[in-house]
This record gives sequence, structure tokens and C-alpha cells, in this order.
Amino acid sequence: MALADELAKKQRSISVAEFFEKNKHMLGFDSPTRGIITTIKEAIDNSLDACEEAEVLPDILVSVRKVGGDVYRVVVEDNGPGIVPDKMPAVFAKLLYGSRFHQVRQTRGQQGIGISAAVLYAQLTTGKPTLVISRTDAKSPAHKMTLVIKTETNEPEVLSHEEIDWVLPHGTRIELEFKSSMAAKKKMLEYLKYTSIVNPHARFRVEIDDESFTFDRVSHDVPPCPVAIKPHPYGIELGVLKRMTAASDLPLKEFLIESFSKVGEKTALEICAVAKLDSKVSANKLSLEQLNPLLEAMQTVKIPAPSALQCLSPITEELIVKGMEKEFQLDFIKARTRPSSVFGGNSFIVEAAIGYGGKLPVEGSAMLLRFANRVPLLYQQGACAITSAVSGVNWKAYGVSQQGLPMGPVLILVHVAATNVPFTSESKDAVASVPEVEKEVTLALQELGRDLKMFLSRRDKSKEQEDRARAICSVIPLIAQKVGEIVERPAPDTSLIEGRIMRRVVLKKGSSAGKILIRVDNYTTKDQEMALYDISGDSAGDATVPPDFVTEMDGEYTKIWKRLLHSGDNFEVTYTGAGGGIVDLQGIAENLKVVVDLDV
Ligand SMILES: Nc1ncnc2c1ncn2[C@@H]1O[C@H](COP(=O)(O)OP(=O)(O)OP(=O)(O)O)[C@@H](O)[C@H]1O
Repeated sequence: MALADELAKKQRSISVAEFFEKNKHMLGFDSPTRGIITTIKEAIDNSLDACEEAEVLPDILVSVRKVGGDVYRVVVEDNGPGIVPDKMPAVFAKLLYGSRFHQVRQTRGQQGIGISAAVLYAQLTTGKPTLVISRTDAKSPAHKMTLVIKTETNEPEVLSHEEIDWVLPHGTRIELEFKSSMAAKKKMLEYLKYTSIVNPHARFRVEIDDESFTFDRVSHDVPPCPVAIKPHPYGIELGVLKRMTAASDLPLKEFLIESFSKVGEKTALEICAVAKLDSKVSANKLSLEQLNPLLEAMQTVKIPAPSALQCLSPITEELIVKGMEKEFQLDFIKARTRPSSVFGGNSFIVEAAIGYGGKLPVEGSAMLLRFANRVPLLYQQGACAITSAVSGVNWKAYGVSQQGLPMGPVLILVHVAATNVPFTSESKDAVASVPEVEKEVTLALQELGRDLKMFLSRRDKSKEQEDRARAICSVIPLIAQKVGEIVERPAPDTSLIEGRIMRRVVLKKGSSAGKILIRVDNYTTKDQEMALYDISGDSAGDATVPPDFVTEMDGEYTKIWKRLLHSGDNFEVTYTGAGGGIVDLQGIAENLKVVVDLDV
């Protein structure tokens, strides 16, 4: 037909670079504002992955600078293992080129698209090539290249290449220029803050125009790099099995043992028996008719779950708490790392944490921080299985109000670590709805919910006790006076009683000087900041605290002195002046025993 001939002239293959140039939203480059965050995220993901592989503590520099008009230069530099010069062009200027796609282990990068997509975005919006410097060891020179992607062929083009001296003994630096705006500055800083929470061993130095920020590490231990394992029989699909058998000349039994994790002699023979196949037949001789029952047998025979120990890298409860405490002021924080679990042959571990109170906003719904393989998920919260699992928990049972998400000063962190995170799309914004993953998130949150409930009821109880004590306090002088009248004696001095109620030390107005002795006993948890408040609201009184306290003003008269508490601490607060005052010991952990002695 004439039309078919006509169409035939227009039919041609499309390169993957051309495809993503047109569909950049699929990779998280929907708008200039988002483009800048995605670029930084892709580069940082790679830096962290590379440092983990090289077992070095990541020191990452991020710089964003306006270079004219609406063009910004983004620089990300790491102290990772570097990239050999031969591979630099393809790593940065060829889509679907990477080292992690075929590995069964937890990594941030998976697809081999991320950083080349950023290079493509830069050349699309400014026409500028990307500059890359990389060095693999102190004895070799660094290589500096400028690169573009030839979109029609998805092949790299090296515009310049020279060997240079470089300050870093090993590492990689990428500089891209693209059209953007600073509308997302807050989100960018949030992304960095959240990244530093789940990568507590990394340090980020950030320069945005003329401002600098540091997100420092709280751990000096490099997390063990996840080790790749073989695929599990439960997670295999027919096409993959066909490719694997075709490439193997081993007998079927040996092929099964060699190619899959958790398959030993006994399991391999059982699979062959269920599939009614000879265990000695060569794997590459199997026909499609034989592969179908083989696959079915591989998925019905009972096989132990893949081991998660080596291939996953959970953050751990202790480090999640450290990371959260570094970035948020909270009254309560608890984290939980669940045992490993499996979906479709993929190992995964869910970790979660709940923070409460402190400086979290009281109004509105809880803050939800979602993470997958130690990467913050900043977009598509509503489409994420983590969000629906959080909303599915009955928070009212734990003393927290709820409208879908819990409401009030609550911070929820959920981290899904998996050998293959089931994202809803290539832009890796949201976790797809997988019942096994959702169940684990729910279980982690329910466990934490019970701890939160306990904290809240203890807090309410101590508030109740304080109110009661206060009420008693207020009538003590009256009772004393009445007693004095009855027995016809002067009223007894009740100031000391008033001064030792609860954790609040009250110095009566008119007392000219006082000493408060504070002793910290029985401190079993980690160091925690304690604040001493002078809430007298009076300029006449003043207090002297030991010099290692940091003083802050809260309002015009109220001073806050802060310092970390340690077990066995002993110190004195001296109060002078006629104004009287109240020194309040706040933010003290439940299990911390603070002994306050008043010596007026
Ligand atoms: N800073 C770096 N240091 C060392 N190697 C790097 C660095 N950046 C990239 N690489 C290498 O280049 C490859 C490609 O990176 P790219 O960002 O395109 O994909 P990815 O991270 O593997 O996957 P994804 O598309 O899911 O992000 C990586 O797999 C890694 O081997």
C-alpha cells in the first residue's frame, strides 16, 4: 500500500538519549526548579555509593552558583575512588551505562541513567558541555574532560581531555551549567539535611551563592559496603531464566546451584523432580516448553529466603537516633530496625523512627521523611506506599490525633533498604505498593507507636503531678499562717518547701541570693542537652552558671543555659539579686535522675 510505503520512510529507531530528552519528566527533570535538585541528588547518590565501595568516609562538596541570567553552575566533588579515564566518557555521557544494574545488593544507583540524564539536561538547556575531573590515586595525574552526549546515538563525545594537577589524591568532580532558579533553595537544603540524617558517616560542605552550610558527620565508621548476592529463584521471570540458561553449558542441577542464592544440591534436585526434568540435561538445551515448568518449580519448591546480612546496609537504630537528634530538637525519639524480609525474591529491611515534641510544629499533620536505600524521597508523597502505610496505622490508639497522617508535633522517618527498591518510576520518587513492604512499615510503626504512647502518658502524668504540687504549694503559706494564728505563734517559714517542688526551683521574690546544687545521677542514655531556664521575667535577679554552659536569650529577660549532661555531673547555679526567680530544669530524660538542692 502506498501509505505503508510512506510510513516506512518515517520509521526508524529512537536512541534512549532522544527518548529521555523528550521525556525528561520521567527522570525527575520536569521543571528547571526540580532539575537542579535532581542533578545534585544524582551526583550525591553516586558519590556516596562510590565512597561506600571504596570504604572511605565521604567528604562531599556541593556548590550552586548563578553564573548569569537564569544559568546556574552546579559542582559536586567527592573523595571517592575516582573513575578510570577510559570509562569517564561513558559514565557521564551515555545513558543506561553503569556498574550496578546487574548487581543484587543495596545501592542508591540502579539504572545507569542518573548522572548522564543531568548531563543531557545541561546541554539541552544551555548547550554547554559538562566538565569532569577524576583521579584514582595520588601517583597518577587527574584527568579533566569536557563531554556532551550525542543524542542521536546515545554515545559520548569528548570535546577536550587533559591531565592536570589536582588537590585531591582521589575522587571525582563534576561541573554542570543549566537553566534553573533558586526557587527550590529550601528544598535543596532539606534534601541535604535529610541525606545527612541517613548517612551519618558523611560530611557535606554546601555553598549556595555566598552562603555556606555544613552538615557534619556524627559517625566515623564507614558502613560495610553491601556485597552482591546471586538472584533468588522466587524473583526470576521467564525471559531472564531463558537468557541465563542460554548462556550456561552446565548441567541443569549445577546451573541451578551456581546461578541462584539459597539453592543447594537437595533443592536443585527437588526443583528438577517437580519440573519433571533430567538434572543432567545441559541448561542451554532446554526448550521454552521445558523452561515454563522449570520456572514454576523454582517458585513452588520451598527455598529459604535470601540472606539479607551481606547485601543490605541498614542505618541501625542507634545511628538513626543520632542523625535525627543532630538535625531536630525533640522531646522523644525512638528508632526501630525490623528483621529482614522478602518480596518477589528481593531482600529488604524496613527501619522507622518516631520523634515527638521539642520544636516540631504543633499545628498540622506530622512531618514524614521517606527514604529508600539511604536516599530521601522528596516528591510524590501521596503516591508512595510508605505514606499509605503510615496513614493506615491507627494513631489514635497511641494517643496521637489523626487525619490520614498523624497530626501534631510528630516526626516519622521510614527507610526501606532493598536489593531492588520497587519504585513507581525511573525518577525514583515513590515506593510502589508492595504488600510485604507495607506490612513491615506498619509493624515498625506500631512498635514505635507503643513506645510513644508510653512516653505521652508518662509526660501527662508528670504534668498532672506538677500541677498538683503547684496547687499545694500555693496554699502552703496560707496553711502556715492559719496554723500560726491558731497556735498564736509567728507563721513558719515555708520558703524552702516552696523551693523544692518537682524539678522546678523557685526562689521567692525578695530572697537576695541563693545557690542551687545540681547533681546528675544514674544517667544511662546518651548525652542529652539540658536547658536551665531563668523564667523569672525579672531583670533584677541574675544567675551564674558554670562557664561551660551556653547562654541564649529567650525574649527580653528569660535566659536559657544549655549544656550536655553526663552521669556524675555536679554543679552549682548561684542566684543573686532581689528579683527572685525560677530556674527550670527542662528537657530532662525520663530515666535521668537529677537531684536539686536548694541552699537559700
Ligand atoms: N562520583 C563517582 N565516583 C565513582 N564512580 C562513579 C561516580 N559517578 C558515577 N560513577 C559510576 O558511573 C556509573 C553510572 O552512574 P549513573 O548515575 O549514570 O547511574 P547509577 O548511579 O548506576 O544508576 P541510577 O541511574 O539509578 O542513578 C555508576 O554505576 C558508577 O559505576
